[in-house]
Amino acid sequence: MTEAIDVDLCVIGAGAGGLSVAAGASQMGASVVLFERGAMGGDCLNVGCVPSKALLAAAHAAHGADVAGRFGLDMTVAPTDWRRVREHVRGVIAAIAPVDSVERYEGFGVRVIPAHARFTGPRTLEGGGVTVRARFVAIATGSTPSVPPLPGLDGVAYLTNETVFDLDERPSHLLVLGGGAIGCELAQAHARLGCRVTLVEAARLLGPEDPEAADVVRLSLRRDGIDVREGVSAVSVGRSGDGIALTVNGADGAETLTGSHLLVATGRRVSFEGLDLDRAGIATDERGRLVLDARLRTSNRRVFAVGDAAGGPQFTHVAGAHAGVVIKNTLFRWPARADNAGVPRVTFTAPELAQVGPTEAELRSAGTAFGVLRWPYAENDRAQAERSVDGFAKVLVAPNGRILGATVVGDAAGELISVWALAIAQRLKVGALAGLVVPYPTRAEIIKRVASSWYVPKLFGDRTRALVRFLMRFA
Ligand SMILES: Cc1cc2nc3c(=O)[nH]c(=O)nc-3n(C[C@H](O)[C@H](O)[C@H](O)COP(=O)(O)OP(=O)(O)OC[C@H]3O[C@@H](n4cnc5c(N)ncnc54)[C@H](O)[C@@H]3O)c2cc1C
Ligand SMILES: NC(=O)c1ccc[n+]([C@@H]2O[C@H](COP(=O)([O-])OP(=O)(O)OC[C@H]3O[C@@H](n4cnc5c(N)ncnc54)[C@H](O)[C@@H]3O)[C@@H](O)[C@H]2O)c1
Repeated sequence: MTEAIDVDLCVIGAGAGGLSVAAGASQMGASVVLFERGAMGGDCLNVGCVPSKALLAAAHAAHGADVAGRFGLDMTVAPTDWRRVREHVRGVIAAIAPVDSVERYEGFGVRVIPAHARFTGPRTLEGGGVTVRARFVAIATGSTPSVPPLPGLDGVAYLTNETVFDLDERPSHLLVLGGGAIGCELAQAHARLGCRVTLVEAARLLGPEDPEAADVVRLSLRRDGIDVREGVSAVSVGRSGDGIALTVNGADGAETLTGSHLLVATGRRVSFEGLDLDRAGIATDERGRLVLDARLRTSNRRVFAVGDAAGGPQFTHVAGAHAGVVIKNTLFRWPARADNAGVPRVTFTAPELAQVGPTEAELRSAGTAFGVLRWPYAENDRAQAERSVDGFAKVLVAPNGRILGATVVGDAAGELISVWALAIAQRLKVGALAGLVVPYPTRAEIIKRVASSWYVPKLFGDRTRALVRFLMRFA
């Protein structure tokens, strides 16, 4: 016999989005049921952000030995013991997992049901032998790798982010299909850990990013020995001995690349298969995405969507922000709206590439009036001391001084970008950042220096010089 329960909120999916909704709502007094058919923590913890950043940390440590000569040191790293690196990655996941665990959520009073959920009516769901009637529902079912329909692909054991972190052995030659965030991060991680890597990108590396910033990342990937092929499309896949043959087509014609492994990193898609959305009267568009309003409500006003399932930017911090919108709308009847305008993003290559607000190209194509402020890492003393001077900050400023957007590429760009995110969210003008006193020597000085450059033409111009000369007469 199925158990039937009534709750305030039913959450489908225990990834970054679903967990944030469940944790917030339950601690604020709502009764919450959380369905998860796989691992608690979803993609970010298990097969996404966390393992990729852990692998990159190992890769950057190995790279440290490669560049030790810059510091007058000689260091060598023994060939990578892949299983030990894999254990490191698993160890990082295990260290974070308790935060996302069933036990912790049960501690909040959440009923966690380890099963696939599906709608049976506008406000009812079932899964794991439990029927749930909920006042509100949050769909937080995430996304999965979007694998292109390449002839021959199904005949080979290709990798995605769901399998690449589980390899027993170091790939001798990794072919990476796709030069977005996943492709670039994982290409560099593997290259720095001693794999030969070829990266194939149909368009341009990190396409939506500022091209000048992407150039800095491209150069770094090439310095790491990655064979970066852009403007090259995959045509078919086949076997080649023990390995994989990837046939590509570009300006120079067709070519077959062979490698030991193939990682497919060509984007992610949302799918609501098996959720029976029609039973709840939830509409999707022609591409199968949920039709949502600004409050993240589906066409069934009691059902919301958060995170990747919402069909917008795919980031853990966006999923977290969505959770806040849903909690306000459901628990407090506060018509909060999701706003992606000031959401920062970071690609965690070395150097990191971070963006908040529109890029220079986006502002130009929108016809917005703006000026560009720049500051190179090479003029930052900390970057010089650490011999890591590749990169720059570029800040886009309205004629009245308001900060519209910022691009940073370089070490710790992901840390620096939050200051500009705050500036944009609070509609600050450059003066607010130019006036900051920041500790020396830190990369944060770049924030102050680039903002101060707004005033340079005025401050060090003829009028100021004339004024100072005049005032000095009376001093
Ligand atoms: C390799 C990689 C690296 C990434 N790195 C970063 C990064 O550095 N920074 C960043 O911000 N973002 C990163 N992302 C993106 C980030 O992982 C996602 O945006 C984030 O995980 C989305 O969270 P979510 O809760 O929407 O979905 P998910 O984490 O995918 O969680 C959805 C959950 O729902 C469950 N589910 C689905 N359907 C049902 C059902 N019917 N019943 C029950 N359960 C169901 C799934 O099992 C899953 O656990 C990365 C992604 C990848 C793939
Ligand atoms: N640091 C981070 O925050 C981070 C890291 C990884 C992933 N993510 C999230 O995950 C999402 C998915 O990442 P992704 O890198 O898979 O997707 P993506 O959409 O960013 O990049 C996919 C790339 O693959 C290329 N491509 C598609 N089909 C191809 C083909 N047949 N041949 C060659 N190239 C092809 C595209 O031109 C594109 O550049 C990202 O949008 C991002 O939101 C975030």
